[in-house]
Formats: sequence, C-alpha cells, structure tokens
Amino acid sequence: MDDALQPVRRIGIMGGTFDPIHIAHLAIAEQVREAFALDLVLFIPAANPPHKQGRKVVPAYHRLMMTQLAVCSNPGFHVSKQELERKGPSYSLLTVRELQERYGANAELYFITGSDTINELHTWYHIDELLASCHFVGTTRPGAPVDKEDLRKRFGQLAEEKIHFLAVPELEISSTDIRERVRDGKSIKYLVPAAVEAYIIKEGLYR
Ligand SMILES: Nc1ncnc2c1ncn2[C@@H]1O[C@H](COP(=O)(O)OP(=O)(O)OP(=O)(O)O)[C@@H](O)[C@H]1O
Ligand SMILES: O=C(O)c1ccc[n+]([C@@H]2O[C@H](COP(=O)([O-])O)[C@@H](O)[C@H]2O)c1
Repeated sequence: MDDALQPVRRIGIMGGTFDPIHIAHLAIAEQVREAFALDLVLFIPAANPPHKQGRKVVPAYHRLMMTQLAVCSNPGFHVSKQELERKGPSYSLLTVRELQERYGANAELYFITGSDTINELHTWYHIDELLASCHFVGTTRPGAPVDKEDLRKRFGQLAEEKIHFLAVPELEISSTDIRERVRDGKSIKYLVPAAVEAYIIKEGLYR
C-alpha cells in the first residue's frame, strides 16, 4: 500500500533488561499507552543491554518467558523478540529502524522509559538520529529528577519536539531490589505479577 494511504499507528516501545520484569514496568507502559493513545505497546527484552555490558543477567529465554507471562493479560501489550534475535549490543536505533520497516513510514514510535533513562540519553548510540526517528516518554521514577535545561542544551529543538514527560504514580521498585529480595529469601509478592513470581521460584532464579 502507498505510505500516504496507510493509517497512522502509534506504537509504544517498552525496552528493558527485564531481569526480572516488575509491576513498575507494566504500570508506566499502561500509563503511557493511555495518555499517548498508543495502538499497542511492544515489550522488547534486550539481548545484550548496551549500558549493562559486563553485568551478569539471567539467560535471555528466562527474561523472555517472564515478559510474556507478565504482559499476556493486557490486549494492548505484546512482546517482540527482535533484539533477542539480533547479534551485538541491543542498540535502540537498530530496533527502531526495524520497527519502521515493519510498520511503515507513517507509524509514530514512542520509546517508554523512566526518568533515570532520560538522564542518560546523551550516552546512547547515535542519539541524534534516534531522536529524529522516534519520540521518548520519560515517566517519573523516584530519585531521578530530570534536568530539562540540560536536555535543551544537549539536544536543542529535538528535546522540545521529541522528549515528552508523564507524571505517573511513582513506584520505588527496581529489578535490582527484587533480585536482592529473592537472594535474601524475602517476599516479592505484588512487586512482580503472580505468574512471574511463580516462574522465578520454579526455575530457581536469583538465589
Ligand atoms: N520503578 C520504576 N519507575 C519508572 N521507570 C522504571 C522503574 N523501573 C524501571 N523503569 C524503567 O524501565 C526501563 C527498563 O528498566 P530495567 O529493565 O533496566 O529495570 P530496572 O528496575 O531499572 O533494572 P535494574 O535494577 O536491574 O537496573 C528503563 O527505562 C527504566 O527507567
Ligand atoms: O541504544 C543505546 O545506546 C541504549 C543505551 C542504553 C539503554 N538502551 C535501551 O534502553 C532500554 C532500557 O535499558 P536498561 O539498561 O535500563 O534495561 C533497553 O531497551 C535498552 O536497550 C539503549
């Protein structure tokens, strides 16, 4: 079909290491889906997270399984294995290029993040090209205030046009904390979906 005739689709990208996926990931994705009228949100587990090189993460198939278990009850959420099927660091620019091919030139892409990630954007691979290709939505994360003036200095007009912010109910939850809780024999009930908790126990992850 001619690009001009294709309907505009608004697609959310929820990228993460998801080691493990937790309720804050799900909550920010749902808040952004609604606020930005997204047609769908793709949860994309990173095979090889660019900024976590050298850090041990559980094998990709476990992170994929937990992500699938976590999102399956939401019809607006889907899982994409594209980064798991690619070699090398999971650069978001390569992911966005693949999505542009898959969904066509009229698709509008919204990369969903916490505010800690927005503060790191200047360190990302070819960030200017990435900002030209997709939107970012920074959701509030406890302990990570965003310096908007710094973003304006670094990215100029692109910051105004492509980096958006959404205040969400803040959840002081991290995968690091969940891994530590499991290691210490503490409860993770209600911090991850019940099916993810059951999977972690069954597979003996993070002990
Ligand atoms: N509690 C939270 N509130 C808002 N955003 C979050 C929260 N936890 C994670 N995110 C965002 O979700 C995305 C993926 O995060 P990631 O999978 O690295 O989880 P994490 O909890 O930060 O992991 P870790 O503790 O292992 O570093 C990032 O953009 C991150 O900013
Ligand atoms: O492309 C990059 O340079 C880049 C650098 C850091 C993080 N990212 C992406 O940002 C998302 C969150 O990363 P992380 O490390 O917080 O799980 C995940 O999809 C990563 O692939 C991407």
